[in-house]
Amino acid sequence: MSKSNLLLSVRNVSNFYKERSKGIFSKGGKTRVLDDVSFEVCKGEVFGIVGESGCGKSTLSKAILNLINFTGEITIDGISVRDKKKDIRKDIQIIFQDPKSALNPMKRIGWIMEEPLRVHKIGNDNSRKKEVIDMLNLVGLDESFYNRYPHELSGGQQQRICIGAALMLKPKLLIADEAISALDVSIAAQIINLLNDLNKKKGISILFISHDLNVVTYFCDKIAVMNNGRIVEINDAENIYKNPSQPYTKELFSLMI
Ligand SMILES: Nc1ncnc2c1ncn2[C@@H]1O[C@H](COP(=O)(O)OP(=O)(O)OP(=O)(O)O)[C@@H](O)[C@H]1O
Repeated sequence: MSKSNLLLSVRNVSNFYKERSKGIFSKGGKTRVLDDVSFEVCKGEVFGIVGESGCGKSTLSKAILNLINFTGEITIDGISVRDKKKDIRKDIQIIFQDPKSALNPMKRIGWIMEEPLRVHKIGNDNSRKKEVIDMLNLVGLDESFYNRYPHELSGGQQQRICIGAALMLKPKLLIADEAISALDVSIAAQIINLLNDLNKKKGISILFISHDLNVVTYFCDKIAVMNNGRIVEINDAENIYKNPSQPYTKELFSLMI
């Protein structure tokens, strides 16, 4: 991969958490959650991370957002995520499994989506409103949603709002952490189509984290398979589907049928 095409680089990343001590005379040990994880995501790519519950997927996304301590190095567009001088927090945005709990129930949708712009002092009241309405259209909702409250929306509409709010600051990378797991199958398919459109038409790079190998092989260009905090296999979606090289990947595929 040429340097100019490289967006996210994760190199030799490990993370530990301290076990609770079992008594006043015993020290708690350390448990490894991420074990020497390395991979790269290109600009414009949809990169999937797949693995069973507890394998370390969410811990990995927290490390990329620099929310936890880790060893190794993570860069976005060549800049370390630990670099406090560069305003890189807005370059990586995340959407989660449960859109409802991500939206402030006391605020209207317009207020919620304008918030990132206000925090970063971008534009004025009028320009912010216009940007939000454009974003509502981009995520497949109309202007009428601007004045609604989150509880007045369906789960799928709430997830569209979360995606729109995450994109307000034009991030370089969108992390979707189990973003469709809580949705009905048909609504989940609509959200995948929306993410696919955003990637194909707007070039938004996506790190798609899921336990569902079926969805990941359908949607992603490249896939990393995780097991027990390690990446056991990385390949193009098509190759991994047709010819998984690791026993663990084969096992995951066999569970899909
Ligand atoms: N600070 C912590 N204290 C105790 N256990 C932790 C801590 N951080 C992570 N773990 C453990 O590390 C493992 C990985 O957690 P993580 O949330 O990254 O998994 P995951 O693959 O995202 O799972 P899921 O899909 O169920 O969310 C789990 O077994 C979790 O209980």
